[in-house]
Amino acid sequence: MALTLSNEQKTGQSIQSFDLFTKIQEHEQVFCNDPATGLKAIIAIHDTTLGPALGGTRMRPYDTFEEALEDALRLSKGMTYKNAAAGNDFGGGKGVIIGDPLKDKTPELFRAYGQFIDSLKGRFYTGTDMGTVLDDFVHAHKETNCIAGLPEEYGGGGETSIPTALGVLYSIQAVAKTLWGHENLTGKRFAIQGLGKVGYKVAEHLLENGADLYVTDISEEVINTLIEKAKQMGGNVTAVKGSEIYGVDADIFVPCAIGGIINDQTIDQLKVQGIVGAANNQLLHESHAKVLKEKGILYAPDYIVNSGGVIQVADELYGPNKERVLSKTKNIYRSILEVLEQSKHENMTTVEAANLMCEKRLNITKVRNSFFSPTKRPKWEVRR
Ligand SMILES: NC(=O)c1ccc[n+]([C@@H]2O[C@H](COP(=O)([O-])OP(=O)(O)OC[C@H]3O[C@@H](n4cnc5c(N)ncnc54)[C@H](O)[C@@H]3O)[C@@H](O)[C@H]2O)c1
Repeated sequence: MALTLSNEQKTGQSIQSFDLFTKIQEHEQVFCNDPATGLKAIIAIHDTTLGPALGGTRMRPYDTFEEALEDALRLSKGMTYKNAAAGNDFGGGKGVIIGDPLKDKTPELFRAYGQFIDSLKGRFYTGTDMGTVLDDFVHAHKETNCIAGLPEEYGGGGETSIPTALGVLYSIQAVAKTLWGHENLTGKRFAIQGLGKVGYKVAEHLLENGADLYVTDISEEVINTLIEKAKQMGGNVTAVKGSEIYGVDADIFVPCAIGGIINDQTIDQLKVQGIVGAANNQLLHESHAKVLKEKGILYAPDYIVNSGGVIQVADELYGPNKERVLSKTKNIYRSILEVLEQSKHENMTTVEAANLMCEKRLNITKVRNSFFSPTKRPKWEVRR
């Protein structure tokens, strides 16, 4: 395990206030840096059993170093599971830049970040996350090949919301098959929270499949656009105000906005039979998966449902090819079905079943790697 701390962090009070090495013991590598550009970044590499770590880089004005480290450790572990579930030959990692995305961004900062990534010699690949945009990584890409999810004009796969939305639809079909024995969504009622890049496309797919929608978003404009679209398609869309979406009398709740929305306050309001959406970290705590199971609500684990985006990003390794990405995204249907069956069969929550599926893949690879040389590592040199 390698750990590099800036001088400021070495002498800072914060680092002495908790046992740092206990905190990072599950991780292979955690780096910090503090060069002349003002860059303060942490790259957490959780597990590289399946291949180099792949995960986005988040930029936030964290209040403390501990908070930033906590985020990097938690999110990088999540990426190990997400990549494993997606069938990607990548491990889990996450980058965190401590700074205000509205004030602290400069091309030099992202070039320095690119050099920092390059110093890891292919152990970590990254792209956008909260607080970062594609253009930031165009700067970083000048210093390293280890950038994923670039715009199409730079050889990347472009907008990830297209495969992500399709993955949500396939997951909904898998949940429908489990609940009702068929995938026909005609006349079924869906409550969608968030009509952004992913949610709007999910709404379009559902309307094409004959479903009735209840929707909410902060933006009235996007709701009105969808209502107009539905009129042209002969579909039904009803607008719902804010948190009323939780209590809608629908068949499936589709969270596509923010995390933590399945919690003690909202669970009691839910009338749906299933929850399937794109939003990351939908459960406020993992224990809420148990509460949903007890209430008989089928929860499709978010990190599998929304893995279409990471499938596309990992696929860039082979050069952009939309058809190949869409064909890989179809596997999400099978993964969700497998997880739902395992959860029923073993009487465990769907989150436990999903984690087990991922750990099985990791263990199989670990055993294989102990006999043979590790899986051929992805190389993106072609893009230099
Ligand atoms: N874009 C992807 O490929 C991708 C991949 C994996 C996961 N996700 C996750 O899916 C979710 C949606 O992603 P996106 O790319 O569509 O984001 P987005 O920013 O384009 O859309 C989010 C939408 O939610 C709305 N919204 C925000 N807070 C809301 C609230 N409290 N109630 C109702 N609406 C609210 C916003 O107005 C916006 O229209 C996020 O949680 C994201 O992390 C996205």
